[in-house]
This record gives sequence, C-alpha cells and structure tokens, in this order.
Amino acid sequence: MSAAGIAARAEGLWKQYGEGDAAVVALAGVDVELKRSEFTAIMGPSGSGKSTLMHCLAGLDTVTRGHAFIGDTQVTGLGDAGLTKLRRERIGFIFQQFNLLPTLTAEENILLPLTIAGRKPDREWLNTVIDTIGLRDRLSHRPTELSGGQQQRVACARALVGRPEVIFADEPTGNLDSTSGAEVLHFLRSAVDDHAQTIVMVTHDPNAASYADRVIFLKDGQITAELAKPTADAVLDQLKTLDRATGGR
Ligand SMILES: Nc1ncnc2c1ncn2[C@@H]1O[C@H](COP(=O)(O)OP(=O)(O)OP(=O)(O)O)[C@@H](O)[C@H]1O
Repeated sequence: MSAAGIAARAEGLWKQYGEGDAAVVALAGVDVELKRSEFTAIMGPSGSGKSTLMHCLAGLDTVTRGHAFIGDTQVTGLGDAGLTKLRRERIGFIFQQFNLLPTLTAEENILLPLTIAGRKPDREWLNTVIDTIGLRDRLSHRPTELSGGQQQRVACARALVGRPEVIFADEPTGNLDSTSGAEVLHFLRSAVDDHAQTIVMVTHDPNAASYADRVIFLKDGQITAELAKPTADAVLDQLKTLDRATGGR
C-alpha cells in the first residue's frame, strides 16, 4: 500500500525502559501499518506493550530504536515543538478516565483543542459531531452533571472536532457500563464509516474489539497475530491461544 493510505506506521520499533537489571523491553521490534479510515483494535495480555505502542506512535513517548510515523511524518525525528504541533493538529486522544476539564461546559470541552490551537471551529462539522454524540441538550452542562457515558461521548467529540488524521483511544470503554460502552463504540464506528476517520483503540474487551475492522495482538512486545473483521468469539479464542503460549501469565 502507498504511504498515502497509511495513517500511522511503526518500523522496527523497540522500547526499553530502564537499564541493566531493571531493564524492561516493552516493544521488541514492532512493524505495523495502520490504514486510513480504518478502526484498529490493539489487544494482548497485561504488560504486552499495548499502551507503549500507542504512546510511541502518538509521540507521547520516546523510542529506543526504530521509527514511528504519522502519515509521512517521522514522529521519532521530531523535537519538542514539532511533537506538540503534531499532537495538537493531527492527532486526537480519548482516555479511559475521560480527562474533561471540570470547570468547562461540555461544549467548551469539545472545543478546547481548537481553542488551544487558536483555530476556529468548522461550524457544520461541529454540528455533525454534536448531533452524532446526541448531547445537544447537554452542551451547557459541566462534566459532574453528566453520566460517565455522556462524559466519554463529550471526550469523543473533543477528539473528533479538529478532524485529526488519527484518533488514539486508550481503553475508552474501560470505565463504562455495557450500555454506555456500546454507545461510545457505535459512535466511534460511525466516525469511521460515515466520516472516514481513523481510529486506533487499545482494549481488553473482546466485544469492544469486535467493533474494529482489524485486531492486532501483542505478546511480550511483539505482534503475534491479527484478525480482520473480528467477531467477539474469534477475538476470545485468539486471546486464549496467546494466554496458553505465555503459560497463562
Ligand atoms: N514508565 C515505565 N517505566 C518502566 N517500565 C514501564 C513503564 N511503562 C511501561 N513499562 C513496562 O513496559 C511493559 C509494557 O507496558 P504497557 O503499559 O505498554 O503494557 P500494556 O499491554 O498496555 O498493559 P496493560 O494492559 O496492563 O495496560 C510492562 O512490563 C510495563 O511494566
């Protein structure tokens, strides 16, 4: 595939934390291409390197060896100013803990990335995003006045509002009940299907992963398997296979 069709890419990515006896190899030579307008889930046992991979791709962490790219931009070659610009202008983030600012209304939280970047919102797109998350009547509410699911939908809208090239979501449904989790996953799915967004999501939940187009499985810092058009059952089977291969770690 040409680079134009690739939203994010890792090439021979190694990440070691610490030195000597305390050294932990979190990524051990990861090569992966994440296609544009696709929804990719990253799964694997605890400590397998999922968050590290996402953080290295998004320029939130440095790498020990190898390269990470967003589009044609080599993330691993950027300085602090370049990284800040990249994260601000080209990447959206969704976190397990929502990370909304408590003093701002839902609408102000959604607009925050644009406010920080000094960009004006595209009103038509903003309206589309607000309608899709279904919270038009809650825009003036503060996070404490919203349920967890509503807060996460606000966080999704915040990630989408600048039309980033990639949205990285770290356990976005980890703090939600199954109904609210399903709403958020439907929203992410429709962002890909209806608006050609690119989403990369770390999850432990086979059902959440089944919303993705593709699941990548990590074990001991390496990609060991992948599934296209996953069902929850197929994901569960693959996880069991991985678990057996690691001796049930
Ligand atoms: N800042 C750090 N310093 C030292 N070791 C770290 C650091 N961050 C992560 N690690 C180690 O790197 C390995 C991979 O961690 P990572 O958080 O990427 O795994 P994960 O698959 O996301 O795990 P989980 O599912 O539990 O969140 C683990 O062994 C972890 O202990």
